[in-house]
Amino acid sequence: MADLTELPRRSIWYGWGDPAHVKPLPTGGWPLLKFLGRVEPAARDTPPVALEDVRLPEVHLSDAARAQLVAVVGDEHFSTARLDRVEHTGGKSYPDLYRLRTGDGSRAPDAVVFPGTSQQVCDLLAACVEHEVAVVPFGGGTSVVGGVDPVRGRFSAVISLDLRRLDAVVSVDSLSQTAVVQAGARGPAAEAVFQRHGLTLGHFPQSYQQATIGGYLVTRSAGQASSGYGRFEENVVSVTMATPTGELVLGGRAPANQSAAGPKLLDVVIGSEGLLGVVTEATVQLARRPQIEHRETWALRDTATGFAAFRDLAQQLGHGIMPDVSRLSDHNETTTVMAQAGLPGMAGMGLVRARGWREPALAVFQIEDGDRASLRFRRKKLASVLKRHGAVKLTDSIAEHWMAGRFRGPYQRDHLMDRGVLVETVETATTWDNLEHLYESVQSAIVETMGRGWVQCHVSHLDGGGASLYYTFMASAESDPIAQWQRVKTAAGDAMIGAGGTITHHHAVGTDHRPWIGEEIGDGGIRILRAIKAELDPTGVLNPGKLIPDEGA
Ligand SMILES: Cc1cc2nc3c(=O)[nH]c(=O)nc-3n(C[C@H](O)[C@H](O)[C@H](O)COP(=O)(O)OP(=O)(O)OC[C@H]3O[C@@H](n4cnc5c(N)ncnc54)[C@H](O)[C@@H]3O)c2cc1C
Repeated sequence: MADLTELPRRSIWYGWGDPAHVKPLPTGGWPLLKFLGRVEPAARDTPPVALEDVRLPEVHLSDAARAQLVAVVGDEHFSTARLDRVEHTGGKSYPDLYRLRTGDGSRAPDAVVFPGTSQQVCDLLAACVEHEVAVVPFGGGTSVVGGVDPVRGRFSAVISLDLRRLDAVVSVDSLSQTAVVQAGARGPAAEAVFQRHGLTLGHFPQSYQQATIGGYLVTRSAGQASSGYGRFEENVVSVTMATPTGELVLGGRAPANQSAAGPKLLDVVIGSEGLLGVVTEATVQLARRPQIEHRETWALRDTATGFAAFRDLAQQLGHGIMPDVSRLSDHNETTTVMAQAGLPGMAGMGLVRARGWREPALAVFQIEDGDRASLRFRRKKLASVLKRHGAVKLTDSIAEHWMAGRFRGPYQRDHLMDRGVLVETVETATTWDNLEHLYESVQSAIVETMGRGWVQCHVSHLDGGGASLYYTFMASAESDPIAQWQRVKTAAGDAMIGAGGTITHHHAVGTDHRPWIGEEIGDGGIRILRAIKAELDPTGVLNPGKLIPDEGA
């Protein structure tokens, strides 16, 4: 069984997690990138500047505001220290990291505040309203859409409100299989408690080791095992949220989907990205922890055949039988995953090439179960659908290798950035009938705007209606990498919306996707969001510049 309780240190300010874990690309990685992707490392390494060399703006907090914030949390939990301000300057997107690595800390918050109770969060919000200070809730800081950017908006100062002290699993109810968890708990820490009760949350996004319960909830996160356990939001039973107009408690009298008492108000909080309030606590639905984890590797003739096979898996096997993790790589990502898997990957590639498949698509699965007979049944069902699409079974060690390294990807990005490579991900989703069209549209948009570079994609998070597409692209950084990034990001976003997809499947909206949100939810949707915001946060101190477009925009 995989160890899902490993809790590395909080991310270093210029990259991911513990920098001691950054590893170079495996043997053959660079030649492959250069040959296939035409991605050249920079002539010289491009390491991050020293912390002392990050340029920070002056602190603009008034003495009165500072005094009131300190009065709420105490001196030791209020900080204007360099490291704290730098660590809260942004999330973990490419531009966030590039700016800091090159010494640009101009977006840093004026101060960072670490509340220890829900009441303190309420009091901090009241103080910020009184002194006209913007507030940016900060969970694990893993946003890749500008969600934790300390945007001041119309306010002269901004604080980052870091929830790390609210990290307890308050209680576990083994009968209902639910737990009450504080919002700042990171995934592995909460999971360690659940596992002691023989339970699991089943929520394992790639950012799992850093992201928090509150962050998952307000960004509508999806974990790698979403086909089995559902998205995070499907397992939210109740939420406590501090708002500038008081505390709000929603849900909790019945399981997540078993109340018909009017509109589902919980959904207003889920996905609210810190614009309506600060989630301090949530009750989440857990599941019995499986005793068996079984992994399988298959290959399909090409990506389109893979799409059809995955559609049948979702529609014919359905929830409970379909593998809990189901991931289909397009032919470019197949090349990468096979290369990283070493000898078994090379052998697998040889086998499919021998069949004349020029652009095979790799499928990896994990089935989690508590019972051998049930596992056998599910494997048989999986094989029968895949075989109908002409799939060939490869050694399971390729899937094992992928699963073992699934939380290591962000470390590889740090290595690539050290070598002057622009690397970023974008994601979308659509219905099955539109999947191939969307796949090709976004792929072409990235390729055309990126120029020389590499783009790969996978399908995951499937259900009967459709699936998500997740692209990774890499290119040698140009002289202005942020402009280069913006060019590709804009083209990809336009292509997603133009081809009928959503602007985000699980990364949320933040600042980066805000230009497209109106096209996705329409004027009516924007009006509703503005009305709810006006009710809960009338002065607009919470997370300005995110999710909801400004009036008149
Ligand atoms: C390498 C990498 C891999 C990723 N993989 C995945 C993945 O597999 N699946 C996935 O869904 N996402 C993924 N993400 C995106 C990101 O991890 C998720 O959006 C995650 O849910 C954010 O959680 P967080 O605690 O880090 O939130 P933060 O980044 O701290 O905050 C995100 C947003 O939520 C707000 N916020 C945070 N906490 C609260 C709170 N308690 N109350 C109110 N507002 C709050 C912030 O203001 C911000 O707008 C990945 C990101 C990275 C960098």
